[in-house]
Amino acid sequence: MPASYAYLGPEGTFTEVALRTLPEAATRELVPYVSVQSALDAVRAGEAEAAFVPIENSVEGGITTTLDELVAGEPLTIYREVLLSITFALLVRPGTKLTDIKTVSAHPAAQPQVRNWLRKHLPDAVWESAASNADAARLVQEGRYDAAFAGEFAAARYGLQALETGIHDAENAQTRFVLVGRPARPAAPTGADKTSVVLWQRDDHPGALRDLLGEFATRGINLMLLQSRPTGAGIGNYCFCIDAEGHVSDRRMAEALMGLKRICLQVRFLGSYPRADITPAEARPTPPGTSDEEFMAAADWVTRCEDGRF
Ligand SMILES: O=C(O)C(=O)Cc1ccccc1
Repeated sequence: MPASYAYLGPEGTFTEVALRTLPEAATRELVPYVSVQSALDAVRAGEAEAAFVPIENSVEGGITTTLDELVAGEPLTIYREVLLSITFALLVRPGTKLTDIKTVSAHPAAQPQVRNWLRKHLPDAVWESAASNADAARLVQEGRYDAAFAGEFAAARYGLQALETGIHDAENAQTRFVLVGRPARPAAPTGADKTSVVLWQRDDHPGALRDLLGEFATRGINLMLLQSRPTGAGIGNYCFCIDAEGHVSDRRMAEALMGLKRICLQVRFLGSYPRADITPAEARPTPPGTSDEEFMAAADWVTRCEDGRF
């Protein structure tokens, strides 16, 4: 198994900064790829042990390229997640003034995070999407665009200057990144875990989504992300990406997944992994009636009923 992690590059992305916070990254070769797709394909092809990519931000929600890759194609599993607070710097070639800027570039997920700043300071600048924020910085260095929104740390790497720093429309904007690998046994539960799944409903009927969500609700499972993605089969056809609190080895989660498996057309398990937002000590208490012990005692009781020992 190659000891390398692929990540959304080039060097100097927020993705790289987030990846370096994982202790296991210190023992791996970190290899930049030009896109989320190519980083994930490197894992599928066996070129990399895992890939590290952005998946969600607190301003705009899911990063659709990543979600769509996990929804379709050869199955992959989320091993870990990292949260990173994001503020942008406006990077320019040395000497550029604000009034010189006609084109600005960044990853599409950056745009909703700097929209108001742009409207106020550069209302006439043309937005050009780049494969990542660091790629935008590289394109500014090459002279293709006048300015890039990227991490301030990317300036030195690309010979640029930060004309402005601390740019963010929303306070405390965070981006969530995931380490994704080939399907493998999930890490043991920590007491503060998350389970990600994709659900395809069997048929269209009133309350279809409520039926899916009910499998979690009746077992006391809190949801952390619900994002619909088009299946590609026409207007109105969606699958649902869901993050739920808990681990597949928790009885209530296992039972919820069994319920979904029975009523859905398809369920794709994307992994159970430790939550980055809280520690196990901060995890919400298990709602009454949904602990492993209570599920097991109930199963025991049914067995005794079947045996006539109630
Ligand atoms: O990692 C990067 O630099 C990216 O381009 C992805 C991204 C986009 C917006 C905010 C954080 C990360």
